[in-house]
Amino acid sequence: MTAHLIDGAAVARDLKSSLAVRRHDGVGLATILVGDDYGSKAYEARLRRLAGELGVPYFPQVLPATATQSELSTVVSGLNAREDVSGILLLRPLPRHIDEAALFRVIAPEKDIEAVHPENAGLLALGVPRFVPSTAASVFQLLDTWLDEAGEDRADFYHHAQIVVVGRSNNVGKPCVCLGYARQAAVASVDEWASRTGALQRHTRRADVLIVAAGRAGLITAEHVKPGAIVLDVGINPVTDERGRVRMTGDVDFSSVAEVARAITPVPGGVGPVTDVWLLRNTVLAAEAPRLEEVS
Ligand SMILES: Nc1nc(=O)c2c([nH]1)NC[C@@H]1CN(c3ccc(C(=O)N[C@@H](CCC(=O)O)C(=O)O)cc3)C=[N+]21
Repeated sequence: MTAHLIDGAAVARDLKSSLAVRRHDGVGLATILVGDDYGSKAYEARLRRLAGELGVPYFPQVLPATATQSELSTVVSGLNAREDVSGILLLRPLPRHIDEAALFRVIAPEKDIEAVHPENAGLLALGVPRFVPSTAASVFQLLDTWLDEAGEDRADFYHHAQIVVVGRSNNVGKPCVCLGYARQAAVASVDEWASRTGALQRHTRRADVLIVAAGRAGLITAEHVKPGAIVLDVGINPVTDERGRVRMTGDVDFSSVAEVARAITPVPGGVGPVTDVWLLRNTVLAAEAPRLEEVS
């Protein structure tokens, strides 16, 4: 392997210690898990553990997959009204009969720590985010930190960089595009569909920074990567090994890409650990920030 390994656990540790000193009244995280999606349960368990570690009150709501739209709305409204909850996270995917977008609009914007409410998504797109969604924030935190360590001038690097984001989800791909723009980089976004038309490689080979959030294990191999690129792997795909055990693997074929990239994040231990801490950070910020109605 020739690429530098970007250590998410180390960045997560630093971020965690900066949070440990910032406890406030009214900080509390509520998660809503509907049904039993594997990834959602895994993420929920991580957040529960981290909240415990940081002393952040944690209020998990668990509902069956048969829960109705109005039942879920009632749960969200109840959390909106609670003084001891500063952040609300609605775990996805939701069951098919639920109108996700309608539910996002029920979350009080000042508690919407993943910026899924249109008001917060809009603020992010305008370059004035209230909350930066944690996965995209984590990607750029790793990138910024690594550039510092590599002795690059951040501004100079971004002004010359072509960033390519694979995957255009509302929760990861699109926010990554916004954060790239915020750094005045050239940003391109390509849908995972391009892999079926054969066009994926043409786009990804132009990237100085390749951010992969497509949700397909091993989608990106060495041929997709320009030598010397920095590769950030957001994928977490559960795969079952020969012994029947489930482990997580990324969207990037690590061993081949590590031979051509300048730096690369592993899965596990890359973007994931920083994402968790960033969500808790947003939960703390939500309790610190004045409510919009108090400002205006
Ligand atoms: N509204 C919402 N936001 C999310 O961010 C969200 C969600 N819903 N639903 C579920 C998915 C899944 N997800 C995970 C993140 C990290 C690990 C994780 O375990 N990461 C470790 C892997 C450790 C291992 O191998 O088990 C790491 O990257 O190092 C798992 C799952 C967030 N999600």
